[in-house]
Amino acid sequence: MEKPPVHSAQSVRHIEDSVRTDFRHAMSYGGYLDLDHLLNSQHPLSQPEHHDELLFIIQHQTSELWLKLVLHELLEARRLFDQDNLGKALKCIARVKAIQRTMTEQWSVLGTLTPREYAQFRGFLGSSSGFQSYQYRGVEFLLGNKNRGMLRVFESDPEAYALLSRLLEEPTLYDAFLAVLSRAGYEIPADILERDTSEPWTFRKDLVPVFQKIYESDDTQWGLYEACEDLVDVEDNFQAWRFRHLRTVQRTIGFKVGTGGSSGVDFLKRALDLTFFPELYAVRTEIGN
Ligand code: HEM
Ligand SMILES: N[C@@H](CC(=O)c1ccccc1NC=O)C(=O)O
Repeated sequence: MEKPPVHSAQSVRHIEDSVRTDFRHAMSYGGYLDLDHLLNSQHPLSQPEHHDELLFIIQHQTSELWLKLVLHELLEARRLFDQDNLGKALKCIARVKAIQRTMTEQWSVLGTLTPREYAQFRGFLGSSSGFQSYQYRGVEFLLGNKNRGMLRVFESDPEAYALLSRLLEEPTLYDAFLAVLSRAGYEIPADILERDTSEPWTFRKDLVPVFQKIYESDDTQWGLYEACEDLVDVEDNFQAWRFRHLRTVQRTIGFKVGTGGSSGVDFLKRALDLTFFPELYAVRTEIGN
């Protein structure tokens, strides 16, 4: 076949002769990514099908895919903390932070759904709700917002129940980090290191001086300081997502009760009072004193 001149101005790209086109016996893009499954997993329920339900489904499915990766990275970060491999753990956390930013920005896509459009297919969602996202709850557990009561929601889903029960019992990322500090010679009280990790974290005043030491020697303890700041970033990012969710919900359904049975906006507002690493915020009050 004749090749086009190198400096052609035409807007069709010549397909090189070497490009592979026969995938009967070779791995293809769609095969590797299992696109048959992925792209056939959107099942709008509205009758007649509402144009905007696909947006709603894809927004949730992409969020769940990102949450899968967040869990994967946070579990690896916790394992690396257990091995005192701070540098590699922070690399995982950097990835988590980037995903969180993407998830938060993604609200702008759903923001194009008008209240009227949503109302037109909301009834078809039945009692399903993001409240039942086990991966979201898993991330909350791993970061320290343990809540045994949440398990009940997953009683009819054995796999989700098993994952969440495990994450409820296991140490959080913060537990693992405090153990790193302890091994590095910082005075972490023994009852913290031996705490019942299925319980939610509660503020420990006696940890603040430990963090103050790290924050006031950020020139010599850069690695630990950076790790602390990364955890603060993760909490900030998480709260930013919660806030954008709340505001999207408010502008879409106002003060209607939620399909999951909660009061809606009011219930979501109370999640903004939750914190993962309270001592890392409290230490700020002490800086310079
Ligand atoms: C128009 C869009 C949305 C509306 C109106 C909405 C509404 C709500 C409401 C009212 C709740 C409270 C629980 C209930 O009673 O249902 C809730 C919880 C939740 N939603 Fe959404 N949501 C929307 C989009 C999303 C998206 C895209 C996600 C992404 C995965 C999501 C994830 C969650 C999660 C994780 C919770 C539990 C939050 C918590 O426990 O604090 N939502 N949502
Ligand atoms: N809770 C929402 C419904 C909702 O947003 C939703 C429904 C099914 C699957 C995921 C959802 N997303 C977040 O809650 C509502 O009350 O309108």
